[in-house]
Formats: sequence, structure tokens, C-alpha cells
Amino acid sequence: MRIAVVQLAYGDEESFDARVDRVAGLVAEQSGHDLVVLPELWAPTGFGYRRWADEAQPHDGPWAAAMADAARSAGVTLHAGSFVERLPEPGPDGNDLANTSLVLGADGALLATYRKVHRFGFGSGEPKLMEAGTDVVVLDLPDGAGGTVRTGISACYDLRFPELYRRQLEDGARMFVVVSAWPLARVGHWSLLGRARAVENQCVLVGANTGGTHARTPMGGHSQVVAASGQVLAEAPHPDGAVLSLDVDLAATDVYRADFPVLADRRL
Ligand SMILES: O=C(O)CCC(=O)C(=O)O
Repeated sequence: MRIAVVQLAYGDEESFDARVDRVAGLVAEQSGHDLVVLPELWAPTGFGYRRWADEAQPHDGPWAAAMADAARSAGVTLHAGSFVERLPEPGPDGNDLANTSLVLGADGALLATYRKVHRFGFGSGEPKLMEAGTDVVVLDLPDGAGGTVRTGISACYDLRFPELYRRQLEDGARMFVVVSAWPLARVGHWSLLGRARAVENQCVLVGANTGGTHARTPMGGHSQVVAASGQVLAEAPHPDGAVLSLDVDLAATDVYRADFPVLADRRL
């Protein structure tokens, strides 16, 4: 499966619309891949909390339409990262925003919606402004060889909660896609936890992080693709913009699970 991980670097000077245009162009350049992955909240910014309400959009708004067009024109399955969704009505916490990821097919059709379950901010930012997602999302993505790969979807702070990934595994996941705006200050945790989630669940992990500095917060970069064995197949060596492009041997996951069958020894 040919995968492109777009590590997007941005600052505060670029407008929302300019960034959407830039990213649509970057997706178009990834034609020929089976899956293209963008980071978390790349248009409204991961840490620019004050912008979120103004830049929120409905589930089927212009951001979603631009990403569907980008997937269709590149002919790729696109995990479009996430955006600030304006919910039709406030949820149980009284908020009407969510951190929402969309996965789009190569024909632009919506394949999956994931609302971030674990909100980051310790009382400010996401938990103050957003509703928490409640659904574990696992879906079959085309593998580029006529088959599919069962894939679990998550975002950033979720990576600290291994039980989410175990649930995805129990739902048949062989691959995890994690989109992030993870800061440079703790980027070591991002690398370590991504590898741990891959190893403990014997799944490929595709992690797209953010680069650059916005809202006075340097982002960590170091996007990575990790094999089910824990081998790092590709890693952006810095927090700048980068595209990781690689072929991932999905059959290697089955071989590894058969050769080293630890998952069979779980005691539930
Ligand atoms: O857990 C962390 O250290 C960072 C998480 C984060 O930045 C996020 O979820 O947006």
C-alpha cells in the first residue's frame, strides 16, 4: 500500500483559505498513492483556540467540500486530518464544536467521520470549547492491491490512552492512523507512544504530525510510519514541512502476528 504522510508546517500569518488552497495543491501532488494523510486541525490551527469558533464549519461545509474535491482530483483515499466542526446543536457539555476527522474515498465520497474522544487542554482549549466524541471508528480502506486494510482512526491526545487502540484491535484493526498537532516540547512522547501502540497491538501505525510554530507553540513534526513489529519504516527527522512517501507491506503484519503470536495470550 502506497502511503503519503503530509507533515504540514504553518505559522499564524497564513489565512485559513490560503492554507486550504495550499493543502489541496499538496494533495494533488500525491496522486499515485493509495492513502494520503493530513494532520489534525491544520486549517483552524491546533493551538489557536481563539479562532476555533469563528472558523468552525458544519460537517458538510466548504472545508469538507474542498477536501472531497482534493481526494477526487488526486484519485486517492484521503484522511483529511481534522477540522473544527460546528455541531447542529450543543452536546451534553453544552458545547457546539468538535474536533472532527473525515476520511474520503478516491471518488470524494465520505467514508468515515471520527470525533476526537480524548480532549486535550486540562480545562481549557478542547474540553472547554468542544464536545468529546463517543464512537470508536474502524473502517476498511482500499489497500491498492484489490483488497482492504481494516484501519482505526484517532487524533493526537488519544495516543496516551491505550484502551482506545485495544478496542480498535478488537474491531479487527491491522492499521492505525493518528493525526496530530503535537508540540515540540513533548515530541519524544509522540514518537514513543506511536511505537508502543504499534508494538502492543501488532498494527501498522501511520502518524501525521504538524510542523512550524503557531499560537506561540512550536510543533513537533517527527511524523512516522511504524510496522507491526515496531520497526520505524519512515520518520520525518525534523519539525518542518515534509512528505513521507512509502510502500507499506501489509502482508508483513500477518506474518509477524503468526510468527510472534502474543495477542493470543491476552487475558481479558
Ligand atoms: O498529549 C500531548 O502531549 C499533546 C496532545 C495535543 O497536543 C492534542 O491532543 O492536541
